Amino acid sequence: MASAKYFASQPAFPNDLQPVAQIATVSLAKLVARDTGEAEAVLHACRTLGFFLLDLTGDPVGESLIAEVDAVFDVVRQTMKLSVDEKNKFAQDPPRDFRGYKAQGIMKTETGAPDRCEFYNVSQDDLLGQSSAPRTNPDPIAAHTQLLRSYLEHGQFALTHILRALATQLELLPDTFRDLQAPNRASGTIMRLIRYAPSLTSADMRTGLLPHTDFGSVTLLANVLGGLQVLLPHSAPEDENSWQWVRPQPGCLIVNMGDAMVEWTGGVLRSNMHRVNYAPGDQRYIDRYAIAMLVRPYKEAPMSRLKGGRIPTVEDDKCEGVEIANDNANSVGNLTAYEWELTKAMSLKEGSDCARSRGGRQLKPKQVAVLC
Ligand SMILES: O=C(O)CCC(=O)C(=O)O
Ligand SMILES: [Fe+2]
Repeated sequence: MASAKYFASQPAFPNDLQPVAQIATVSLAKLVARDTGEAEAVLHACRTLGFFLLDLTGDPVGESLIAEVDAVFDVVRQTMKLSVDEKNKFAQDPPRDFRGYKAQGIMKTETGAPDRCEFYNVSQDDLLGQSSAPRTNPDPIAAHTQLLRSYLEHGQFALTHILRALATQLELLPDTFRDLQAPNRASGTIMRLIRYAPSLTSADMRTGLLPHTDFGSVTLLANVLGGLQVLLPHSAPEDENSWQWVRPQPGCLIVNMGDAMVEWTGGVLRSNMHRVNYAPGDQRYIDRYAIAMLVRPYKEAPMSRLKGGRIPTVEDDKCEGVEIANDNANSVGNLTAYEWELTKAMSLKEGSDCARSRGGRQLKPKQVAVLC
């Protein structure tokens, strides 16, 4: 997340806003030091809400990332200030190509109304120079390629430590999740630079980005203004009282699990529904910017459930009476990550694949065989 100085330059998140989500804070420095308690906290957060705050302070790479968040927010601002005609020259072309610009209003919200955000997707493969057909980007992005690459690499460093903590806690080989999303392999991983229109009148106070789960593996999100809301587990999205505001914190990223982590773990990890509402209090009168690093598996990665460790088996599903979509014999388990993402992305665009949070089931106890 951005620096404390950047936060101080923006209108404050209201202190009396309700309800605010209870979100665990995990320290990157402690994860790097392989602190077991911190690894347990990551697993707990990723099973219960599927969201946590990652405190970047006190770790040298984390500290660089904090400064880079401030700088990338400037790049987002410069990019979105370009004329509509200029931005549309770089329009994305889904499903052929998800890189590039999406204008405000193209996606639909839960009511069928047009969305209130514009964004620009920059691909990891392009930034790392490993695309066969790299995309041309508008000047503000092209001029800051080195900054964006560095941000991505530092984000991947943080992710490595999150993924290792999760794999170790689940008694899998430490690199299990890392290997499924190795940055040097072609993937749909993107940095999404987002601007939400201000809510100047009461007519503007509707959803900016529709309720959804992220269909990749993990998202690292930088916000300064509020507006992000998570759905309280075991609640219906139609119940407005179940949407809880996330309070961004200086020096912290917001991390959430995506659907791929649910598939691989047979429903142990949780991908929780979230949406972006208008920014609260006086924050609603200004542009809201966000940087979402949406990490996705490498293109040919299997979507089938992992075997071993504390990952429940199909027999466990039957024992527990749990219905899990991915039993490796059905359509999801047979897809590659890329095929799966294409289906998900198109239904998200139509506003039709945002039905529910997934995952968060009971964990097998550590190193104890479960008989039933
Ligand atoms: O803008 C935000 O705070 C959230 C963005 C988001 O959820 C996404 O891009 O998937
Ligand atoms: Fe999201």
